[in-house]
Amino acid sequence: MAFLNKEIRDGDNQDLTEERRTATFDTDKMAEVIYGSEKLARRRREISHAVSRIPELADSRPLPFLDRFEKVTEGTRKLSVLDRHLAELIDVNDNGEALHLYHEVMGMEGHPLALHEVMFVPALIGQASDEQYEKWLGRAKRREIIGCYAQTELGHGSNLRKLETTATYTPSTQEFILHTPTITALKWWPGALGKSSNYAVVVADLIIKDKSYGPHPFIVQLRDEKTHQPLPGITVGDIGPKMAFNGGDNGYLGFDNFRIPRENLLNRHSRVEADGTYVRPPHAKIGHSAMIRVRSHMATGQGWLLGHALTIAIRYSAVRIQGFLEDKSHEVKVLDYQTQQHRLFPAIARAYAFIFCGFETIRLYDQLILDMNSNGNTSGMADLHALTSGLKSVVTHFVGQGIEQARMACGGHGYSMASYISEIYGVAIGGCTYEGENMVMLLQLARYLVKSVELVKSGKANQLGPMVAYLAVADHKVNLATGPDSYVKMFQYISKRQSWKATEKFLKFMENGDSRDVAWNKTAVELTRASRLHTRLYIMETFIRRVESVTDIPVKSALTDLLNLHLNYELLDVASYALEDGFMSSNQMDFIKNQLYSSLEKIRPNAVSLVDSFQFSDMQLRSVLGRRDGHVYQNLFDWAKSSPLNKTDVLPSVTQYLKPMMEKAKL
Ligand SMILES: CCCCCCCC/C=C\CCCCCCC/C=C/C(=O)SCCNC(=O)CCNC(=O)[C@H](O)C(C)(C)COP(=O)(O)OP(=O)(O)OC[C@H]1O[C@@H](n2cnc3c(N)ncnc32)[C@H](O)[C@@H]1OP(=O)(O)O
Ligand SMILES: Cc1cc2nc3c(=O)[nH]c(=O)nc-3n(C[C@H](O)[C@H](O)[C@H](O)COP(=O)(O)OP(=O)(O)OC[C@H]3O[C@@H](n4cnc5c(N)ncnc54)[C@H](O)[C@@H]3O)c2cc1C
Repeated sequence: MAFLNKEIRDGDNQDLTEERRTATFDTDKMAEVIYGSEKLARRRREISHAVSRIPELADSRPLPFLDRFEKVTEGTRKLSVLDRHLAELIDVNDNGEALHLYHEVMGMEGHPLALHEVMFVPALIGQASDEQYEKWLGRAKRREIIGCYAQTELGHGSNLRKLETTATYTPSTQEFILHTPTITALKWWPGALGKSSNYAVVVADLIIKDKSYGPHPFIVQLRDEKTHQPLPGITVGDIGPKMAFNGGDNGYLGFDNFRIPRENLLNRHSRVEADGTYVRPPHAKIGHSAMIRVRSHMATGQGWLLGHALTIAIRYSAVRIQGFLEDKSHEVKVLDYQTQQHRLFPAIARAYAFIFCGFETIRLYDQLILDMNSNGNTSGMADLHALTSGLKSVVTHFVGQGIEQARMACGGHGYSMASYISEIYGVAIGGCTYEGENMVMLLQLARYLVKSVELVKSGKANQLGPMVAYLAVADHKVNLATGPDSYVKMFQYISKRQSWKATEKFLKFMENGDSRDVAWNKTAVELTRASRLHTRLYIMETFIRRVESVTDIPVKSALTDLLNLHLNYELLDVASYALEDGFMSSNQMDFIKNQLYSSLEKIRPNAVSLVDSFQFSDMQLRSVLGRRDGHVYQNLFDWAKSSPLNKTDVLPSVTQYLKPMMEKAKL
């Protein structure tokens, strides 16, 4: 008999197989929706299969048992094996295939090429002139050189206007002199900078004839191409262990009057002529395109990270039997508890929603780069900046929460590194900080919202973009029984009210004599609330649009259940805003709660299949609890036995310290 869940195999844990038999949709078809195409979903499976047949690509030992030095070495080893097999495994021009292959083999703990692909090459694509393309891009793409993106400094990350590294132009030699004037000016944090990269895109304050022109990107050689030794005038190294990414070498970098030629300012959009004349870019923030790119990709990347943790937690919850419901002769799967479902199912809905939002922002980013590079059109930048600032903040925050709930849902075993959930958590919450600290980015979106409200107030609502048009719409009462649209209207009301209230408060402080900055700071918490609500509205609308567009009926039906859960969960979560002014009644609250509980019951039979549809291989998950076959206990025991501490029955530390202490106590 053919089952709709494609993960069923002979010999698997029976409880998990039982779950898979109840799937109401085809998991291969759901994967097509998750990955955006039948081809990519299929190619992912084929690539995972091909990788599993190359033993050298496997981790040589479970990663949690490796120390930092071993992790870096292991990552670099696998990278070099992968390099030999690249062309046979993937179409190297297909980003989706490449991304999957790297996630599969390299995992998420970092490696020497992590920033090369994610920021260095994209910075060249977005910022280099045609001549610079010719000179650098081919070499970078062939990986003759390895690069990173060095912007953040020891003293400044968020406030780019105060970066201290200087790039001073000297017309007599037509060079820039890069210099690190203080300890706080050291570049600090860039991924793959410490030990791996021999080139970097360095963001430094451009100075011409004693005048500062603000942060600009330069391509800089850091190490000798043959010996890999740092060049004279360069101080570079690793910043030490971190919460996660310990297979990566985030680094520090200092310059001692280090000279680079004039052509090394990435000059597609702005340039310095030989005599020192500065030619401005068409948009002041155009040099930030590499950051906008990563922010645009973060919602899908983070959605997949949440998907990892949920695959582990849901599969384990179907295998873990503990406690009773009605029948006191049989314990039940912990997945049958309403609290367990409430802990995990809304996060499944969010993971799907975030992935769908990410597809939209990636498309918008690609369009922006096309417009900028073909005709210098930067009109989409402000909107995309506002959107991705909010989205990266809201998504990373909820993903962190969702992963932590997944860990707790696995009880004691969730706390073991065998679950791998703590590693996923560490990686994901890095996203709350990198590419713009979340509060800072929420305040960026708030600027956009406040400006939009001000437009409405001054009678220029017709100038509002489609994403904020609701800020001008009249309020209306909503009957919640009428489907997704009514939830959107309710959310629009809440979001609009918060944006208006925060704006009015901000303006009032100014009317009362506060400067703009002080008034802004006094309103900042309310402003971030407005940004979160606006972003959650966007996520909700995108989720609805995506589900509406699905053509496979069983897949659409399963997604509709998830969507309904999402709508009710989200509205309940922000209900206090609607209760504040009596917009929502307590009867409506009860209605929403009941809808939510019935969504949990509807989703229950499909829970395992919804996470199976992410189609993460065991290699990719690296989790004993999340194994596809569900054989958790024997493998947990084997995993524990492989701990280096178990190599001998008596540890040297016991002989040396513990025993003498115990012996002394006996005297
Ligand atoms: C295939 C690709 C895969 C991608 C993978 C991603 C998946 C993730 C999952 C796992 C993989 C892990 C990979 C790890 C990678 C980590 C790499 C990390 C890299 C970094 O962190 S690089 C450093 C990032 N640094 C920052 O983000 C700094 C944050 N600060 C800023 O961006 C800015 O300083 C600012 C925006 C906070 C403020 O700028 P500024 O002071 O200059 O400006 P303001 O005065 O506040 O505003 C002025 C004006 O400008 C507008 N503005 C600002 N920025 C932009 C922009 N970028 N675009 C357009 N407009 C912008 C701002 O809105 C203001 O406008 P108004 O005056 O209000 O009109
Ligand atoms: C895993 C990881 C990888 C990274 N990779 C790179 C990389 O490849 N290249 C690179 O250049 N950098 C990288 N970074 C650095 C990262 O981009 C910065 O750490 C980040 O932008 C935050 O800046 P910060 O550290 O200066 O935080 P700070 O700005 O010092 O934040 C500290 C606190 O101050 C608050 N705050 C700051 N400014 C404001 C404000 N205006 N209003 C209200 N509150 C404010 C913040 O909300 C936060 O609570 C990485 C960081 C991490 C964690």
